[in-house]
Amino acid sequence: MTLAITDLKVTIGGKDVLRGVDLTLARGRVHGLAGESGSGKTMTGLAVLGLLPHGSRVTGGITLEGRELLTLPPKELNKVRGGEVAMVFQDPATSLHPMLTVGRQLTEHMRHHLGLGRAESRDRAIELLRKVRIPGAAEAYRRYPHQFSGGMRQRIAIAVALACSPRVLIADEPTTALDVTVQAGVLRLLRGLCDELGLAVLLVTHDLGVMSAVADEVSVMKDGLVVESGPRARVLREPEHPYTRTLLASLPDAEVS
Ligand SMILES: Nc1ncnc2c1ncn2[C@@H]1O[C@H](COP(=O)(O)OP(=O)(O)OP(=O)(O)O)[C@@H](O)[C@H]1O
Repeated sequence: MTLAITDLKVTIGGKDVLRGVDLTLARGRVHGLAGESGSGKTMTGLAVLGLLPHGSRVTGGITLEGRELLTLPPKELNKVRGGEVAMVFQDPATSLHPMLTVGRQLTEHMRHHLGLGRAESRDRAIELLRKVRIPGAAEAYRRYPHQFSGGMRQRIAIAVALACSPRVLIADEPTTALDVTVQAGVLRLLRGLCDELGLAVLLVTHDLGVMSAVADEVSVMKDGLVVESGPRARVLREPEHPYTRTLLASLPDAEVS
């Protein structure tokens, strides 16, 4: 087991946002986290990164390979964030800087976290761009984010997230802002990277259709709690919780396999 969340409770401004979340992520597995808007999916991901809103009260445990993250000093947590645990957001505009070249955004991470030199980080950056299937990787290295389509920008954001060889990747609605025609490609890429690099992936999405395409395990959240969790095929074909059944009933038949 790579990452274990146990009895995670988060209160923000007197409101119980997470009420005892249990979740485990494992190497080479995609864990899908589904649930309606406001159920606490994003807060769960942010808690792992130590990025909860200021003033949040947190109890419970989040261990990464046995090490408790919730009590790490800020400096240590900074090393974990972006190093061992990385995140991809819904809109690449939030993670990519519009004024910096793609190459700079990739190498800055590596130089800061891994202490690589200029040439070494450049080579690794181009290799990463190839890995996320950006055509003409060496060319792309010198370009700016706006020179790419939305789908390509999200691939670049994934490359930036992978720059420091994280063990855990949290992808929060990574395809929601994309055109449907490119969504499947980005999901296939995430799946492939998970397998190839042995990443433990938390795929946050309100869309069970997206989930059914790539997740190994699925957890369903409602009102700050995980109400159902298990292997994808079991949860999607034989849901036990009435809320999961409601979510599934709202999907077109063809979307769940
Ligand atoms: N900055 C904040 N301060 C206080 N409460 C917040 C803040 N951000 C979110 N919340 C509350 O936390 C709860 C969980 O929100 P969260 O964003 O985790 O839900 P979600 O399941 O990810 O929803 P969505 O699919 O819309 O992103 C919601 O009730 C929300 O109103």
